[in-house]
Amino acid sequence: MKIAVIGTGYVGLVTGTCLAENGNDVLCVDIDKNKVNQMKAGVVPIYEPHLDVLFERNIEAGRLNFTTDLKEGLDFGEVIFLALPTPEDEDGSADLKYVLGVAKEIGEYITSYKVIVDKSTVPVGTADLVRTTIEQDCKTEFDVVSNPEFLREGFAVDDFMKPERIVIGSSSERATEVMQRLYQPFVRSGNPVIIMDEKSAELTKYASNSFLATKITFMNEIANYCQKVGADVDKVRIGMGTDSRIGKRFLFPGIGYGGSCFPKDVKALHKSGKDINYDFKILEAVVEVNEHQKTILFPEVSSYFDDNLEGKTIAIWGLAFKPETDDIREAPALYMIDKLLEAGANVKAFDPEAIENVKEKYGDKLQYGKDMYEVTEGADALLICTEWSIFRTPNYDLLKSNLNNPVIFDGRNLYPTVELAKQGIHYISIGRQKV
Ligand SMILES: NC(=O)C1=CN([C@@H]2O[C@H](COP(=O)(O)OP(=O)(O)OC[C@H]3O[C@@H](n4cnc5c(N)ncnc54)[C@H](O)[C@@H]3O)[C@@H](O)[C@H]2O)C=CC1
Ligand SMILES: O=C(O)[C@H]1O[C@H](OP(=O)(O)OP(=O)(O)OC[C@H]2O[C@@H](n3ccc(=O)[nH]c3=O)[C@H](O)[C@@H]2O)[C@H](O)[C@@H](O)[C@@H]1O
Repeated sequence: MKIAVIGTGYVGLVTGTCLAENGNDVLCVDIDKNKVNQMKAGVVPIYEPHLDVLFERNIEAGRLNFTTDLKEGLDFGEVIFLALPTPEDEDGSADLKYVLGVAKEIGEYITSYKVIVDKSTVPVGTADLVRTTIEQDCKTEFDVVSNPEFLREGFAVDDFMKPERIVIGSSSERATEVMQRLYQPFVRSGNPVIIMDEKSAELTKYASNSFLATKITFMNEIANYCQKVGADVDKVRIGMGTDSRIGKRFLFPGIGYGGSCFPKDVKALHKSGKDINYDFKILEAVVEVNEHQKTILFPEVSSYFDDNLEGKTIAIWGLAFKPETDDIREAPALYMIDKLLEAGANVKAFDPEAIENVKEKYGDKLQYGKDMYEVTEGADALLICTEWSIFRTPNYDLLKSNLNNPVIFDGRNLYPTVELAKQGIHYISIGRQKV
């Protein structure tokens, strides 16, 4: 099939590349000229494991191409995927200006039947809005389908190639048939393609993300309570997670969820309820608790230094909002960096993939390390914000000789408290007793 993907971010580029990998001809369109030039030169503009191999292979095979020309993309594709940003607007709602802006142009340009697929995360009713926007200028037949994306950054290729489910919201038989044909190779393992109406599909996405954010937030509250009553959240987590109705995943407490989606999607669902006088009380609490969770570790760091961080050097391991990505959108590490700088501390930061993005934001306000131990040399404490695998089994002797004080503040509970006690390291983590 001939596919155009509009927007080549984490979702669009993975979608385009994986569709090409299954034999489709894909033209990716992006408004960002630099990005398109980079991709034309064979460079993947984001860090996403395994994407580079598929990317190169499909460019070489001539199935994956790039342009900045939207009209060229619309002429080319029978199916047009919209993988455009839907960032948080000032009032918490999803800003639809990118999606509706492109929809307007689609109406002006298309001259034959197209299936327009909304892959961006958009509020209930957006498929209708896209349809009416296109209709204003359109002289040909088209259908609008909602096809929310459930991939995770860091596992995006795997999630796209072997999805647990594909949700298609469509009221058109013709478009549904096209989408089923397109996705058939991705569900050969038997995972379902679930067909429903557009509104239900749109809400399935928000409900899924909000539920997962709620699950994490619930555990963060349990962790905070554990700390107060002397229980250990890791034990509680394992005890709970073995109940298959609860499940083991997404029960890991920390210093709050971040990323480009949970924070904005929970707020957007809450706001869309508010717009129709429905008060999502749970979601309001989730937002509030998560904001608080980001703040819980800083006072520990501060009080260790008698609330005087002026001139102290803090090493940070992990800057991305989670491991296996270079994405720092709403990363809890950024909150910690801001607070440390505000208190007059020097920050030496290391992350396996996200340093370039952090440099863009902070420039020379921070020092950056080439490896995880370099930043600990002469630092007064180590702070962990992201659970990259390489941090999991550190050389404790080297750490102790590098750090001025043997102290670790761990926002991700990487180490067994017993081990750290044995090592003689002062260790503060989340929902567990201090060592
Ligand atoms: N990042 C993720 O893991 C997931 C994101 N989503 C949703 O997918 C959507 C896209 O998210 P990301 O890929 O993370 O966004 P992104 O910000 O990484 O990428 C968006 C791309 O669209 C381009 N763009 C903006 N305006 C354009 C225009 N008029 N024409 C062509 N290109 C344009 C930008 O230059 C950028 O390359 C959002 O609605 C998000 O909520 C859904 C599932 C997972
Ligand atoms: O809509 C989206 O963008 C995507 O959002 C999330 O994916 P992602 O943001 O890439 O990452 P997650 O692995 O879900 O983690 C999100 C945040 O929650 C935190 N988290 C996750 C799991 C956990 O147990 N505890 C916890 O604090 C992570 O550290 C991270 O900050 C969802 O998992 C995807 O299904 C969805 O498609």
